[in-house]
Amino acid sequence: MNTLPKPTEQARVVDRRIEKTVPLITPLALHDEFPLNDELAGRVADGRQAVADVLNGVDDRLLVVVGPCSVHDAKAALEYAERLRPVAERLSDGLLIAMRVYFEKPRSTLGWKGLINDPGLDGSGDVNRGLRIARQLLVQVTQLGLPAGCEFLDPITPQYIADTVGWGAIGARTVESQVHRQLSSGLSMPIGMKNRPDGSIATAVDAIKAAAVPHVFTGIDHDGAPAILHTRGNPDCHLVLRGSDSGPNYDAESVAGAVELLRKAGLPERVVIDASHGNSRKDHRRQPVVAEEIGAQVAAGNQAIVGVMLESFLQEGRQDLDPTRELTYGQSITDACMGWETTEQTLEKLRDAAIARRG
Ligand SMILES: O=C[C@H](O)[C@H](O)COP(=O)(O)O
Ligand SMILES: C=C(OP(=O)(O)O)C(=O)O
Repeated sequence: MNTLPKPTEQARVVDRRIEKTVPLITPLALHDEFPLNDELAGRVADGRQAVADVLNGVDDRLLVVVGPCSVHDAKAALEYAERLRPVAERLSDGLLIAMRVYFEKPRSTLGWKGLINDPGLDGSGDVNRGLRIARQLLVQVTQLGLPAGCEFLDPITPQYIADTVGWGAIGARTVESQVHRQLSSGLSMPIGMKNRPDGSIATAVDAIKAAAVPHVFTGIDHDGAPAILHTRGNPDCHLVLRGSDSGPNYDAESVAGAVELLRKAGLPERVVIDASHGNSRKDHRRQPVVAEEIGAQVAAGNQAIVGVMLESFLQEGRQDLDPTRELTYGQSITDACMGWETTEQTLEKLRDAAIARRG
């Protein structure tokens, strides 16, 4: 009796819900199109080391990861980077500023999933184009002299862009995922692990511990070939407090509680605080207030707070992605952001707080 399934039977079991498959460019091809030359690679490496020095307390400045919630228009993001660059230089005695250059958006349910996934903003999903735009922008941001900060969401895309990234994040929705913890263990830059949307900090602490050690997982190599990746473990993973669905966790008591969890886990007692998301209840007008309160803790001598995250763009607020009307230039299409002037004032206050702590 022939036990092999008949072709018609195979058609009933294989890729039943895949509409079509499209070839993906290889990481090497993309690197060749938008190369990171030796000088720029040196800048990325120096940026990562500078971030690690702040996280480890070797450098007493505050790390600030600031920029749009998501990049949907590379031109506006580059203009933002051009404005941020001189400010980063001016405030560099107190702040180490990296730019949020986020291309991947984890969604609570549904929504635009970021520029790599959908650069056309229309669901057409031209990932090859998305990767090209993302890498080109990351190289440009590096050329300007700013370390770039990205969230890593898709486990395949890091091979395309990670060499340009100075600081990475695993988001609140994926911090419990083994896939993301394994990925973090092999990433070359410091990785911030966010507390879960329901507020669980213990989950992020678990993620830091899990990513610190070697793992073996499947992925792709630089040629785009399937590969078994053996990682070394990432010693520079750290906690990011982002508040929760039920309220903020940037206040002194919450920070002390988080630091105690790190201490009990035998991890360095250092936290980055996200002034947006649950900490601002997604109200961009709350972000400067939150940042000021974080700054007050820093100025009062809190050594555990080593960084702050801000969502900021050229125009304040947010807009819906509406195909029937033109988008406002430089305004977020995901979470609401602080506008440029408020951002500059907020950065200045954070710088003063870092200097006060040093004094
Ligand atoms: O930072 C962006 C958003 O908070 C995140 O992607 C989740 O967004 P959503 O809850 O609107 O899906
Ligand atoms: C999605 C983000 O944050 P969180 O994971 O904290 O919701 C973000 O920073 O873009």
